[in-house]
Amino acid sequence: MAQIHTPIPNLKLNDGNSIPMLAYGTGTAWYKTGDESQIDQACIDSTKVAIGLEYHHIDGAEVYKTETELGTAIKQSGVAREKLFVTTKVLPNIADIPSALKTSLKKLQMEYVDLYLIHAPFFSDNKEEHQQKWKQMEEMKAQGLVKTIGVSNYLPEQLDWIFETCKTPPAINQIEFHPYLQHVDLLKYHKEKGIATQAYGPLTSITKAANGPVDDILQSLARKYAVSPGEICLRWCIDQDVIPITTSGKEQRLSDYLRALTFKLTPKEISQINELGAKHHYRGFWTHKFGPDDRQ
Ligand SMILES: NC(=O)C1=CN([C@@H]2O[C@H](COP(=O)(O)OP(=O)(O)OC[C@H]3O[C@@H](n4cnc5c(N)ncnc54)[C@H](O)[C@@H]3O)[C@@H](O)[C@H]2O)C=CC1
Ligand SMILES: O=CCc1c[nH]c2ccccc12
Repeated sequence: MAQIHTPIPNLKLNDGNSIPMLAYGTGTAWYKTGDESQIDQACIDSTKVAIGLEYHHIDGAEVYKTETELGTAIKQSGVAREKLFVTTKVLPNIADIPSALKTSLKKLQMEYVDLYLIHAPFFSDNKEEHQQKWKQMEEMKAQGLVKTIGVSNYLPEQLDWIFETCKTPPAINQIEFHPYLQHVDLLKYHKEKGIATQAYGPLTSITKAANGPVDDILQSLARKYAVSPGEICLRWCIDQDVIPITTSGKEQRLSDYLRALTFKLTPKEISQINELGAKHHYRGFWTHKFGPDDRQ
């Protein structure tokens, strides 16, 4: 499918690798609650559509049970492996990271992933255990099975534990991020430590948390830039060097999201969204795991 649009820019990571600044996710909208071996053709088809639109950065996880679909879509897309940036994450099988990764790579039908993340810190409250798991992540990188290693849903306390003993620092922390969950302190920490931020749930303020304080400014900026409020949300991430991960089963939406690459918000517009967003708090994921003092 030939498309004429602005290419997705890259961000340089602290390990020298580069990551595309917009991703397609195979979690929400696609994860399976039942039998993983029941192949979801709609997920394969949508992922192929996304790749055809040049979403070359694709986010997966063992817990989504869609790694087979992701690998199949890539094979069928005909796009060369080295042109793609593929992420998967470990959590249910974190007890044995080498074995979990081997299983993921088999399902993905690939020799390596570009990014391997510990999906969440909730597997342990123990500092030494976190440090030991990170050592195993480093070994996966040293073996060439993953190009970049990182974490997801970590807070500074758990990142500090890793920094105490790591040889390779985490390159990325993938977090829920939108105007109603701005993580000001965490983002400051990321900047100081050279960690890149990926945003999941970037459209939350126009979907699950719609009808809140940023509605009007998003509408007004959407009119100014001739895009939709969703694309303002994606651009709001990109203009803060945060990599949004979005998804949809609709080709039109995936195509529209790419308009986020065609304009830039001014620093004043970003501040206006931030100020209005700070008037409301909303967390859509892992609500049972984060405490009220993790609101940032
Ligand atoms: N590391 C983690 O713990 C998590 C990672 N993720 C990753 O991030 C990806 C994206 O997460 P999402 O929360 O789905 O991202 P998102 O906030 O971009 O939402 C995408 C959803 O919004 C819907 N949507 C888009 N425009 C809309 C509109 N105008 N009106 C109504 N609905 C609209 C889409 O159909 C899609 O279902 C996941 O697929 C997964 O790969 C997601 C959650 C947690
Ligand atoms: O990654 C997103 C949130 C999440 C955590 N566990 C599951 C299981 C299945 C789908 C999504 C998720």
